[in-house]
Amino acid sequence: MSKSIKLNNGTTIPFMGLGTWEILHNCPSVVQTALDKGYRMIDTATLYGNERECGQGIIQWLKADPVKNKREDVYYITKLWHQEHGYDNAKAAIKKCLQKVEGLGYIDLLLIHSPCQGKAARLGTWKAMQEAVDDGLVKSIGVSNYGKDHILELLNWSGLKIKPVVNEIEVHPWCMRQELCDFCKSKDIAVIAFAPLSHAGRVNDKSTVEVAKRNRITNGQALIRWSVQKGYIPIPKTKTISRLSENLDVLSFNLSDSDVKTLEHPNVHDPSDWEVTTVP
Ligand SMILES: NC(=O)C1=CN([C@@H]2O[C@H](COP(=O)(O)OP(=O)(O)OC[C@H]3O[C@@H](n4cnc5c(N)ncnc54)[C@H](OP(=O)(O)O)[C@@H]3O)[C@@H](O)[C@H]2O)C=CC1
Ligand SMILES: O=C1Nc2ccccc2C1=O
Repeated sequence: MSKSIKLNNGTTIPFMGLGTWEILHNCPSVVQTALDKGYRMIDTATLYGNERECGQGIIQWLKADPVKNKREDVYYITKLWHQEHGYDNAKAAIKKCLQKVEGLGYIDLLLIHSPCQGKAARLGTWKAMQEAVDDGLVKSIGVSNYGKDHILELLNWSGLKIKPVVNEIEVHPWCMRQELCDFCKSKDIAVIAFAPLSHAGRVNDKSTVEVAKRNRITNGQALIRWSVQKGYIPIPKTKTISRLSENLDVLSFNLSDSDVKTLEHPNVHDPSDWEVTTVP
């Protein structure tokens, strides 16, 4: 299994990353420790109120060993929240995003956080995001919480110059979104799977415990490995230092087809978070 995945613009993205929602007081040290332990991608958003702290953690890691730790080895994701949607708002917000993590020099991947603000705002935001790529502020751009119709709207838009490289959506065995994931794949859009641990709500489910025991792995590893084997890019969050290595160590074993089937609940649709993939 490769440690990175090639995106439709030729860049690569690490096979998994660290989610940072609700990581607040110890954010720089969690991020720095995660990078020390081998994480190479950090997912934040203006909504989370911790972009600056994520940046601090990355910069502390870079400074700790400037020979070994290189900027190009870290993948920094942030997202524009609702009040930052629309062309003018997005232009200003992108500059602020970069100012908050000035030492990083650029944002690896910028996402529109959701489709919720309507068509004009979605396309205006995308125009500003495309310009941010042209201006060298951002390497890649993508969408989050987009359903099939939102993706088609963007792909069919006359102003489209840069296709989204990813769609970041909630995906785990109780929220599989198989049709949407297959559609993304058909358009060469990678799926970043948020809440891969179901926001912890189902981590001790009977089916997970069974697969974990059979493979002598933890419940968390079973769910994260499921995501990786499905071809997704999971971003499990933990603020618990002792869980960082556990969640990252998912390349040293393989789930059988029958384990994968045991984990899956294709007839359940239970997002742990919000569900906005069908908003107008
Ligand atoms: N684009 C979007 O709209 C959204 C994006 N996201 C992104 O996805 C990330 C992940 O999603 P999130 O909602 O945080 O949920 P996750 O599925 O990652 O679950 C996080 C929860 O699981 C716990 N946990 C972590 N590791 C383990 C483990 N090995 N065993 C048991 N429990 C564990 C954490 O506890 P603790 O921290 O205490 O260790 C926390 O309570 C977010 O942090 C964010 O970056 C999330 C939601 C929406
Ligand atoms: O991580 C997140 N948690 C959320 C909860 C509600 C809306 C968006 C988000 C996130 O992006």
